[in-house]
Amino acid sequence: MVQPLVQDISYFSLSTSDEARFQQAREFYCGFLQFKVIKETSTTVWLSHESPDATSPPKTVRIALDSKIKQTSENIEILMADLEKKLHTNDWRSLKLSLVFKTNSLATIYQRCLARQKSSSFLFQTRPDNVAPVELYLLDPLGNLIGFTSASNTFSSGIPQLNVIKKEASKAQSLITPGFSVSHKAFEPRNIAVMTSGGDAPGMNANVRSIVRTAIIKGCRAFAIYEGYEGLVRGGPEYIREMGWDDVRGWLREGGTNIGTARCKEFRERAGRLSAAKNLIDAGIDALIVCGGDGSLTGADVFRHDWPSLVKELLDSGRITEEQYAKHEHLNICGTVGSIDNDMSSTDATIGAYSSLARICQAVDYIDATANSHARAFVIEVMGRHCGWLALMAGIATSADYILIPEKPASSQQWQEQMCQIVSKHRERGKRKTIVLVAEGAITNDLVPISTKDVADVLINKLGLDTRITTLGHVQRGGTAVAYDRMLATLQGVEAVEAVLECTPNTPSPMIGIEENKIVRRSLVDAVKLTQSVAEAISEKNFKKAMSLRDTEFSEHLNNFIAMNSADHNVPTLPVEKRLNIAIINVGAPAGGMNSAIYSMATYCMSKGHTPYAIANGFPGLVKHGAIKPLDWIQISDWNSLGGSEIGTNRATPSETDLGMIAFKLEQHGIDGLILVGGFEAFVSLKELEQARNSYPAFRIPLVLIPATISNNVPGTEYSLGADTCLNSLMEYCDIVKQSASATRNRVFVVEVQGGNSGYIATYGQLISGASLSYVPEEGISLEQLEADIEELKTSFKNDEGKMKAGRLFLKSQNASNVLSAKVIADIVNEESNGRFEARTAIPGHVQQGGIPSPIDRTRGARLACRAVEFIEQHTDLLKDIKYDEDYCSYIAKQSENDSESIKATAVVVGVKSNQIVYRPICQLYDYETEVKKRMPKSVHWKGVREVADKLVGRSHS
Ligand SMILES: Nc1ncnc2c1ncn2[C@@H]1O[C@H](COP(=O)(O)OP(=O)(O)OP(=O)(O)O)[C@@H](O)[C@H]1O
Ligand SMILES: O=P(O)(O)OC[C@H]1O[C@](O)(CO)[C@@H](O)[C@@H]1O
Ligand SMILES: [Mg+2]
Repeated sequence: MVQPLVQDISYFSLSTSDEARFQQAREFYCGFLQFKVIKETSTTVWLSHESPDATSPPKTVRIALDSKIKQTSENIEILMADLEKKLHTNDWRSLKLSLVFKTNSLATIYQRCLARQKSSSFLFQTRPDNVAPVELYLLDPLGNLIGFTSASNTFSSGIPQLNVIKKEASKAQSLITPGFSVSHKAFEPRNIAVMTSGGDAPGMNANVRSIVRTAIIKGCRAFAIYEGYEGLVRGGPEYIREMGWDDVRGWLREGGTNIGTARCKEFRERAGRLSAAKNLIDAGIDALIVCGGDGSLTGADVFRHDWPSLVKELLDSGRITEEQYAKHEHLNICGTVGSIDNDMSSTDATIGAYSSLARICQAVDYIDATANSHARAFVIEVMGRHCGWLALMAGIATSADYILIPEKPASSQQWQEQMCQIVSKHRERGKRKTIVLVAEGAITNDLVPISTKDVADVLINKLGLDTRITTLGHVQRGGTAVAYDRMLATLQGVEAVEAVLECTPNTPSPMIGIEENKIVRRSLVDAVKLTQSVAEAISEKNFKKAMSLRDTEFSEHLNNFIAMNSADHNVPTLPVEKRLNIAIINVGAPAGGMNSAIYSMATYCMSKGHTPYAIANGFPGLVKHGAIKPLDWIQISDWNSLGGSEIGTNRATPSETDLGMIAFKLEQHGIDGLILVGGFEAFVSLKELEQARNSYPAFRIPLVLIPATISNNVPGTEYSLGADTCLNSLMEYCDIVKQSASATRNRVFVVEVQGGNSGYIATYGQLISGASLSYVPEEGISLEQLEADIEELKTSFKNDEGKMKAGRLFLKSQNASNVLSAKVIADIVNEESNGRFEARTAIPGHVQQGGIPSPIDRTRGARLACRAVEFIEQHTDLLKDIKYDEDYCSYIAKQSENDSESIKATAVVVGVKSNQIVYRPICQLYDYETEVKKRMPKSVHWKGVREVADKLVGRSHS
């Protein structure tokens, strides 16, 4: 037995037989104190402790390695001084201890100790003044007691038997944190591997980062398989590597995939998959997460299907042992969908698709300028393989003149005629430029590919246009991921790890997807089948079926595009008696996507035969200047790519302006429906207009609010236009600031974030920039938390020793605290740092409103605007039945309680809720779901994201 450093210290040891268990342990108890691994990097493990019970805590605890280890190990260090200081200066109840082991994992500490001591024990020492009898427990990541050993010492002797463990465990249970259970279930170790496969996609790195860190947080070991299936087929330590916390530091903002990807022929063959299975088993991997496109996930599904026969073959040929066979009989596999093509069924978006869309829109916006200057036509080829999603969404976002996609093929003659007709009409109306987007998979209805040259030839020969071809190529796949992809990749990574941990041999393999705004688990087998059936339907020329198999959002976008594209020159689709006068107004601060909503509303109206009116400069504009007039097609034709509000916006609500005058103006122009686009002021305006229906019949028209505010605080929706543009601006700003902080080393920036009383932007800003924390109005800033955060900052800078290129960011919502401004926080940090590091402030201010709106805001603006028009069409007649008396509100409330389908509410917020587009009555929202004074919904959907954002940067709460 190794002699303890100090003679009067009690000590405990683990025997070698416990090594496997110890490797999995992420929590341990010493004298009934609970320590948790809160963060792990390749060089450091952070353990934290909170006193579980104020009545029986030991007063002090000291954990040390023995002198031999201390002297010989250059990497092992325990911050004893820090620990002691805290123990003596803090109240137990709020005490949080941090022990820092400078090594890459607990398991490594253990192994090193064994190697150095040439002994079979690992020593923890505690001071004898602990009041509780000192024992050491190891718990697995799920909280099960998996091991306990002690060598002879003052309090116990011999290796305790299981019954002792059980006894101590139940004793421990009564003392430890409520809700933390100690059971005796068999522990199932998890070594989780992640790989990226197929074409790289922006956001893959964020996905890997999230998977690696979540696995570590959950107490698992994380591995990366380099070079996709190629690495799996080749195997060995070169391709299958354990990943630590710091190995994925800074990956959020990096494009491509840092663990490599490949298109691997061998994996398509059984022999390749057999090697892959052997390599996985040899590396001890028991769960595999594949981030890739439809091909990669098809491969994953084939692998899952073949697995039982593969392992059997390996066993029969003696390539694996019985023990390995028993352990790896089932393959635990999960897919996260990473591909720019967005061609996988069962998910609305694949990781990378929106980044690629952003690249495409940016390129088309640039080309617009030169096309306009020369009055030229441009034929632009975009990627997407056999899927037209990128071309379609880019078509909507840039208001392209024509698109060719595989899902809606026509005969060669039809598409040529249709394109020429539309393009020449656009030219007749005064448009100087022509943009045609061609999906690389575009085909005729005879499955003959349509090339950009074919298209250009038609424009030149039939219309005589000066035409150029641009193939965007791999530019579309490069660069950093947009905010949405970072968010999607991160949240899906967390979900994937949770899914594999919850999987049993009988659970179908999951694929992680997103529906509208909700991360969902779907069956991998079904998703693959559905995806394959799209390709089959296309090859059978059954295009209707192919379209029906794409998600519903796809066909909705396509129908909208077709309608908007034929605006103002095709014969309107509605009979004269059904045509309406529909007005649109911006209320509140500008937000990205407002102009797209107007463009889309107007063109959609025109295609139907309605007359779209714009009210300029909000309600005051209407009242003071009578600023309401029909929208003109050529005037709005390039509004999609413009930020701000082209028609002008104003914060004043109707009651602050002049209700009577507003009613008069609407009546004067015979307005049949009004669309408000804006944030909380627009929400209040909607309520005021509805309430005023009793007095003013002019407001007895359908009223729809499209939420648009960077704060994303409109009740009734999880998403407001402008929030995505804002997040992207903030993200770019944070990336730059973080880069500066990293280069300077030892620097933290306190970034002040907008958002009113909503912490949405700050929270998602933290998630996508990897900021150390975010302070939000919903939580405020307690001095205790600030102190804890500064302590963590000190520790992390100390451990970095200037080596890591880690810039630190604190994000502070402007309204999180009036007293603790960004400047004050920075000053406190500077004061506390004792010159070891420094803090600066960075205030992006109105830059956060963004310049050019993001494609998400443009396309969502389009979708919500079309939905708003449809709502007005469907509800004009309903208004006749409604009695405008005082009970109107309870009438609506009753209606919606009883039967949401037949709600007769005609003043609504159109928004995204969970996984669908919903129309929520203002009356109900305002009265029951809003904290009006705070200008906030009573509950927010993104609370859970705060925890994820904190966890993934290793932040703990005081
Ligand atoms: N049917 C299959 N059986 C086994 N492996 C497959 C199968 N289909 C694809 N794979 C594997 O997945 C890899 C990637 O597939 P693919 O090249 O189609 O890219 P992807 O994952 O669809 O991504 P992207 O389309 O975004 O480039 C292939 O190179 C192959 O190794
Ligand atoms: O980069 P590669 O191997 O040439 O593949 C290009 C293909 O990959 C993708 O970028 C992603 O699947 C497709 O859009 C494109 O057809
Ligand atoms: Mg693919």
